[in-house]
Amino acid sequence: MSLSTDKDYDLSLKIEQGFGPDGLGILSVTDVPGYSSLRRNLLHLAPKLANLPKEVKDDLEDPNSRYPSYCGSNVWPRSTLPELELAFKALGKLIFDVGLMVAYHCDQYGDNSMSSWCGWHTDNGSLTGLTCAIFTRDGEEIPCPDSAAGLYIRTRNDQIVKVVYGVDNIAYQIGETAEILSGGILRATPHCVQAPKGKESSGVERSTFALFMQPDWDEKLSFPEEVHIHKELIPSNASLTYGEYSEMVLGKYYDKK
Ligand SMILES: O=C(O)CCC(=O)C(=O)O
Ligand SMILES: [Fe+2]
Repeated sequence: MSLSTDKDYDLSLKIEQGFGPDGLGILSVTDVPGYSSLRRNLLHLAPKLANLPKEVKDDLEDPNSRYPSYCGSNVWPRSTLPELELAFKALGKLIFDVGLMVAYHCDQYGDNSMSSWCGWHTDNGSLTGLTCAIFTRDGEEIPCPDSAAGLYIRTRNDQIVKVVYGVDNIAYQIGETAEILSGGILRATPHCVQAPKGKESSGVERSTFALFMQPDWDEKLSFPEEVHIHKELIPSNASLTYGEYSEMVLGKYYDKK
C-alpha cells in the first residue's frame, strides 16, 4: 500500500501484520524522508540527558503533573541541553504527520465509512418500528445501486450484520428503555445506515419511516444493577422517570459537545 499526501513524501507502507482482526495490531512504515537522522539525533540525546547532574535533572521533574500529564506545560533543559527541544519536536512532528496518513487509511475500516448516512447509535425509546426504505433519484424510485448500502446492526457478539427485510415487512428494533425495563434481558440494538458508494450512487436518496415507541414521560424507570448504555450518566440504583432519562441522554448528545 502506498500513502499519498499533500506533502512531498512517497511512502510505502510495509505491513508486517495488519491492523485487522487476525493481525498483531501493529504495522511499520518504511522510507520516511528525514526519519533516520531525526531518530538518531533524538535518541543519542537520551543518554546525555540521563547523565546530567542530579540537581539539573531534579529541576526538569514536575511531580504536580504526575510526570506524564497531557495538559501540563512542557519542561525543557534549555540551558543544559538546548538541542533536545528541537530534536524532540522535529521527530514528534514527523511521526505525527505519518500517523495522520496511517489514520486516513484506517478510516476505511472504521465506523466512518460504514455509518456515512447515520452514525452508530441506539434508539432511546422502547421499540422502533421501521419500514423498508425506498431509493429515488430525481423523485423516481430506483433499485439501490449499491447492495452494501442500508441499515446495519451490531449483534451481541460483536458481528456487524446488514439488515435485510422485505418491502411488506415492518422491522422492530430494541431501544434503550426496553433494555432498562427488562432488567437487561433485552439489549438495545446498535445500528447505523451506510450510504451507497460508487459512481452510480450520485444523486441517490433514501427515504424511510421510523416510529419510536416510548413509555409515558412520567413513568419511573428502575435501572438494573448493571447498565450497558450511558453508564457515565446514570447514578447507581438510579430511579428516574423516562422524561428525566431522555433529557439526560439528549443533553449528552446536544449540549455537552
Ligand atoms: O434509516 C433507518 O433505517 C434507521 C433510522 C434510525 O436509525 C433512526 O432514525 O434512529
Ligand atoms: Fe436509530
